[in-house]
Amino acid sequence: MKNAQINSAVEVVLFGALGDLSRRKLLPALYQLDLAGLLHEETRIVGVARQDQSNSDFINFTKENLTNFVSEGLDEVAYERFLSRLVYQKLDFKETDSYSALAKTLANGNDERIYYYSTPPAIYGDITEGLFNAGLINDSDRVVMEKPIGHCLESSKVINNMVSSHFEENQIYRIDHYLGKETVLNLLVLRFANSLFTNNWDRNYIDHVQITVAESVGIEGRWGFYDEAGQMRDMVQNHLLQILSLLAMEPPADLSADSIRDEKLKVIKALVPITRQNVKEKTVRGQYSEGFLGGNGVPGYLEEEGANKTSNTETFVAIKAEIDNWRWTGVPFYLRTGKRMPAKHSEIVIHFKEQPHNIFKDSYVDLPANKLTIRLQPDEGVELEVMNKIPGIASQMNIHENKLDLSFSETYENERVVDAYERLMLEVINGNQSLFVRRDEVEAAWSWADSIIDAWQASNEKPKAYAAGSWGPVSSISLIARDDRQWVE
Ligand SMILES: NC(=O)C1=CN([C@@H]2O[C@H](COP(=O)(O)OP(=O)(O)OC[C@H]3O[C@@H](n4cnc5c(N)ncnc54)[C@H](OP(=O)(O)O)[C@@H]3O)[C@@H](O)[C@H]2O)C=CC1
Ligand SMILES: O=C1O[C@H](COP(=O)(O)O)[C@@H](O)[C@H](O)[C@H]1O
Repeated sequence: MKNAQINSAVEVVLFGALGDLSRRKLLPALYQLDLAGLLHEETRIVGVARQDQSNSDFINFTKENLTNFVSEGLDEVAYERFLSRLVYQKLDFKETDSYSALAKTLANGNDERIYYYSTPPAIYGDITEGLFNAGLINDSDRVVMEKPIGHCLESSKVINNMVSSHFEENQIYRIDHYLGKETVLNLLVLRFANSLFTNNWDRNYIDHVQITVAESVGIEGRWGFYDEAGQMRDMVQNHLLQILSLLAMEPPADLSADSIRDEKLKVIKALVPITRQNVKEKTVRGQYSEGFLGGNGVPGYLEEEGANKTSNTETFVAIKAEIDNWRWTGVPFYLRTGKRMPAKHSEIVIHFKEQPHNIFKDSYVDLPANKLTIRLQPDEGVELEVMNKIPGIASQMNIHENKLDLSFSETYENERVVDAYERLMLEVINGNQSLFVRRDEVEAAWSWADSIIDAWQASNEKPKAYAAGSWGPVSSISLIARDDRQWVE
């Protein structure tokens, strides 16, 4: 971030400015860019939502949320500068003929606009129509769409068609904030800047891969959204498949948006479909019941605020995914993600194959295979488990398992870990689509996810219960144990 240019002046138009994502992530991310000197002095932030309020109400709302969500504390000069950029516009997004008030507000600002849709995806089409009707879409404008785009392949096509009827693909930024995380980006560096890994990254050297994205939070008051979606649509269809595709893709020709996206797409397309016939063997869905986290009792999913007591929505998913191509045939990728797990803890573990022969049997009967752990969050870092000789005079070779540990906080102690939304917002301002998801990727991911959801629905089975604060249903242990393997805890 240090060497980035100061960008041209833009209008950042936040639809859904008073919502959860905006207050927790988007406004703080924009403040951080301002603090880093990365917003042009004339850039404005126009918050749009349906509540009737004034500019100063929006400024007060922003003040409160920056205070709560900028953990390092606020810099007085940057804070004042940031607040002075804020403008509020009331609008019901569904009234597609009433965008003239917004047009008036934007007429006083910058010509280049970034429209950020931080609303339920079902209204992305209405917003696009409203902007078009008011003559608010120009070639230099960009649109950012939050995930999940749609509820299934068909609904994602409808949304994408509506947005694409007025924006070209090179103006559309489909955000998946995991692609902006420092450690997810580091996958590219780890894989393609280190011959040690580049040359050992396939079925000949790797036994299996585990990807865990665990959250200790529940649904945080988002019942309405979450119960419709579930963990499959909320996390697997997007974040986990994006991580998987970066991990498994062929080397892209360069770092350009389409080189990377072409390779990711091939991986998603090569995922072996999970069907009604094998869904039980290859997936587990769970739902948390009451339990304990950090010593405190927490309610079960069906007791959450606003809950429908009979919901069968899953809050946990485990999948044995397989990629049918030359590089990965025979290498399972075990995915696991859930709410109300013991800790926020996301990591990728690459299990290399065992040595074919052990010459150290006298001191170590079963030589463990090397393991590369990429800690995504928190405590970001990379760790390689290797065997090492214990120093000593004894004639017998004493060896043990040890770790090469590259912890980000220790190695880069003076560098701040930039939040994903800061990076992605800057990329949108800079017009770089590399870290955004192309339409064909979204659709390929839906195809794969839909077939699992369809198989779950056909089986009519309830999700398996797991106590809040545990690692998920017992059957998720069996899923991997059937292959004689176990989850890394
Ligand atoms: N929250 C999160 O952590 C994450 C969210 N996302 C995605 O971001 C998007 C926004 O999520 P989130 O912020 O949680 O949702 P919220 O429901 O908290 O916010 C949505 C905002 O849109 C407004 N809105 C909805 N419909 C209309 C309308 N017809 N006219 C005017 N305003 C309207 C809401 O206003 P009102 O309050 O009046 O209803 C609210 O301000 C979603 O697509 C979600 O999937 C993605 C990753 C993480
Ligand atoms: O997209 C989403 O992500 C968050 C988890 O994001 P993280 O950056 O905190 O790992 C998740 O809680 C939310 O349900 C989902 O919509």
